[in-house]
Amino acid sequence: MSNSQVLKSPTSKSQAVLKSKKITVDFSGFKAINELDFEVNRNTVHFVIGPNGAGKTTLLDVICGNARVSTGKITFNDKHDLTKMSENEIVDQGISRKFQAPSVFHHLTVYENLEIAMKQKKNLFSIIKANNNQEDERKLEDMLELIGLTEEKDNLAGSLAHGQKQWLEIAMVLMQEPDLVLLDEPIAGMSKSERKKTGELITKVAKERAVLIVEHDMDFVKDYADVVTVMHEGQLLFEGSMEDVQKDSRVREVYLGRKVD
Ligand SMILES: Nc1ncnc2c1ncn2[C@@H]1O[C@H](COP(=O)(O)OP(=O)(O)OP(=O)(O)O)[C@@H](O)[C@H]1O
Repeated sequence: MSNSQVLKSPTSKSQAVLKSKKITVDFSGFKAINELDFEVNRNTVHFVIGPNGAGKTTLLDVICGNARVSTGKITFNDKHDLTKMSENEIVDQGISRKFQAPSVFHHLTVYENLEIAMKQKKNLFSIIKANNNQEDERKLEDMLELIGLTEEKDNLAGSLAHGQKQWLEIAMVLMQEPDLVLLDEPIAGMSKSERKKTGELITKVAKERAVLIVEHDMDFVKDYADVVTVMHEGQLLFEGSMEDVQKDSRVREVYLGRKVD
């Protein structure tokens, strides 16, 4: 499909935080991503959907430096070419990823988990050294409030419910102050009420940064998406609002028709 055929969302006029140009990821001759042009705008909840094997996870992998493109370029904040940077350099530039399984420090409290994430942003030495200053304390308290875990702050992270662990990990990602947050199926294994809270959290997060989410749950995408990109066989099949995505006959044929009807 040519780019001119790709429908643009109403938010496409706002500034792009990430732009990929004709990226290809080649695994021994198999193109998991094939000449993909893709953009993510600021202050946007942007979902990537598509059938199994479409290349969604690989897309997140190349953005965070976990996989390499064979051709193409990914520009971040209009200046950095991510394809030439290490994973750590990419985090330093402002891209943080939360993987599907929560990986919080179970033997530390909720508060201590956030402290570690905050201090990693500053430098590793300060993890063991300095006390928090007032501004740090405020940041930590604000973050606890954002994720609804103020009352659990002195509890061990290992004692939290599954959804709470996921919110804590999202908060740890946010303590890095990224411009772009990458999430892999953030509501997997969550109850209905946890899903709702997660959607509301993501909406709040996107007020200050871009959030790019790989997701299979179409109800969740419908409720919280600003923009939806549909991938198929490593390429962009369609992009737009969820309403437009659902109407598109090609999307229904390769994906949605089988998922929801
Ligand atoms: N390291 C690798 N080596 C070889 N092939 C790979 C590798 N990683 C992914 N692939 C293949 O690339 C294709 C895209 O995989 P990817 O995981 O990105 O798809 P996906 O859209 O995330 O799928 P799912 O929804 O099932 O997670 C798949 O066919 C997969 O088998």
